[in-house]
Amino acid sequence: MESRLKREKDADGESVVDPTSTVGGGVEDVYGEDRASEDLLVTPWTVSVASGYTLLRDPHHNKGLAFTERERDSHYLRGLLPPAVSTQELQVKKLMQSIRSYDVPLHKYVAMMELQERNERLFYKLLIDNVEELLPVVYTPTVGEACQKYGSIFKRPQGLYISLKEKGKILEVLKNWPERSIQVIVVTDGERILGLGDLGCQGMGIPVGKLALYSALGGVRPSACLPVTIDVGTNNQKLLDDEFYIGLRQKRATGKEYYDLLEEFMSAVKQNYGEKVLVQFEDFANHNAFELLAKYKTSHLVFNDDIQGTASVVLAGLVASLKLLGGSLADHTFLFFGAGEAGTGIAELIALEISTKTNIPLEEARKKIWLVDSKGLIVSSRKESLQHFKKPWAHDHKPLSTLLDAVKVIKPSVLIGTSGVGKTFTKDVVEAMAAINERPLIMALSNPTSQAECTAEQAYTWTEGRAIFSSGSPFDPYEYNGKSFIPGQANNAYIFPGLGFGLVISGAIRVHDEMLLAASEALASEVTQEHYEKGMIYPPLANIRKISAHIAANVAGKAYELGLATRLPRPADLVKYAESCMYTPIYRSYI
Ligand SMILES: O=C([O-])CC(=O)C(=O)O
Ligand SMILES: [Mg+2]
Repeated sequence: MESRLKREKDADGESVVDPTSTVGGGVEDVYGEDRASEDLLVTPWTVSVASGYTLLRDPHHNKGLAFTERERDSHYLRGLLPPAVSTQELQVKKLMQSIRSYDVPLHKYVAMMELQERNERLFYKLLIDNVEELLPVVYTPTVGEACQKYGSIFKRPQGLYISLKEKGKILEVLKNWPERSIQVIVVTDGERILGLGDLGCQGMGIPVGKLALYSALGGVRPSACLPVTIDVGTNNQKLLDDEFYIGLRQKRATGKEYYDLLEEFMSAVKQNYGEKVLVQFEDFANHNAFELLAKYKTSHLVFNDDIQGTASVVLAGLVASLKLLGGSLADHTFLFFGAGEAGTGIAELIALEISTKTNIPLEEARKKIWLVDSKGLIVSSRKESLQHFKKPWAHDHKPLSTLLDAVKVIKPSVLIGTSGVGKTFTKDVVEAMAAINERPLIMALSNPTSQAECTAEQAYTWTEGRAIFSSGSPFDPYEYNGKSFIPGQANNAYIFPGLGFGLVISGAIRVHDEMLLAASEALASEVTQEHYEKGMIYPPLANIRKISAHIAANVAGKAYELGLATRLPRPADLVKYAESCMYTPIYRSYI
């Protein structure tokens, strides 16, 4: 048996091998090349690969039928596999055929999750090579349904569960996770999963899905990703009454009890992984999301995807749309339906961009932006009863109680839905937009598809094909009057993988708003003339890895400029550097 294995590109970091697993052979060393980020470059590294039966059951190293004859000999695999030897490409072809044979999206999702647990590299190869087809399977909209049914579809838990039971022991719990070198954590408390509300502990599907995208779209090594769900209970009575519910069976803890647990988690994370680990807050309810971000953004490397990631992707679409609409951002009027994390986050980033580009004071720039919440247009006469994050948007105006009234009176050129409530861009509303604007820009951002404010078909037909339409969840191209319209997917999936990767490769220690602007700019610059001609304001997702490398480079560049990067010296060509650091799922040779 050979004990030294070939040096490889795209090394995958340490892997913990069960020392008792001696079935069919021993444990071997694999040597790898330079690893992605600075902290991983410090020491030469080795990975251990088990042999025989254990190797086939290790998802990080299993290759299934793609083990070569020589590998089968040297790794005690003879007889454990059928005789045929496959290539990774043939495996991809076979699995895509099998996934396409399922009619029910959730069955496709389960097939993908089972593949991830069986053969990680094949899972990522499939996802990367078929990103437009498989994103709706592992991500919105299907991941929403998967979370709703999480308890019954999972045989093996994924990610790390930290509940109130672990209070006082969170550091120990982190040490139970098999990987030690973590670069990105996505954490939720499950209280606002997409637009589906409180799904408690079953929200775990979201951090798992987001991190799969970190590796497939952004290039962060899978073993450096940690999905976390904080379980402080749920206020979803249906779940509490369900005998199979997998989470804590109690109402949500709030106030000090909640914030103490989050504080313990955040300090344990820093203590265990250092200050360069990125924590992405995901799908927290409004009442905690803003406060957690404000509390930790000055002491930890954190961002909130729903506030900041969504803002960055929408801003990119708006900047790109100016090529179709003309004028500058400051020439437009923006109306939001929904004044939570996404609505106010996007609004603030638009105002910041206008103010940065034109020297208009931020306060003035905000006046171009109006928000409607469940009580109607947010106006200054309502100021006292407003939550703090809505206050900057309370302009002087008479109260208007409906969205339709607001559209007719405010006359926006851009209408953005971030309410989490489906079907709220009614025919009247969309027609009112079309009456005011030659090319109304309509974004129906709420997820999953069931919560979209309107469909692509509605946006195009109700505006007689004049709308520029984007949505949070994907819609198919739509044919209207013999013309094909391609809706954009204004989803933070365009941004967070590249943003996070840029932070990781520069060794950034804080997230700054200017990095979000840099990410937006990079994304908007990927929209070409050819896309504009098709009415597109986002580039195709098929090119997302190249796009992510550009976003990462722009974000890293900003981190260096702001003195927030610790990976020194700064690489001369950041795009090349980002590309060279990206995880690729090509099989490694074990000979
Ligand atoms: O997960 C998505 O598709 C986008 C997102 O962050 C949300 O809707 O909360
Ligand atoms: Mg989210």
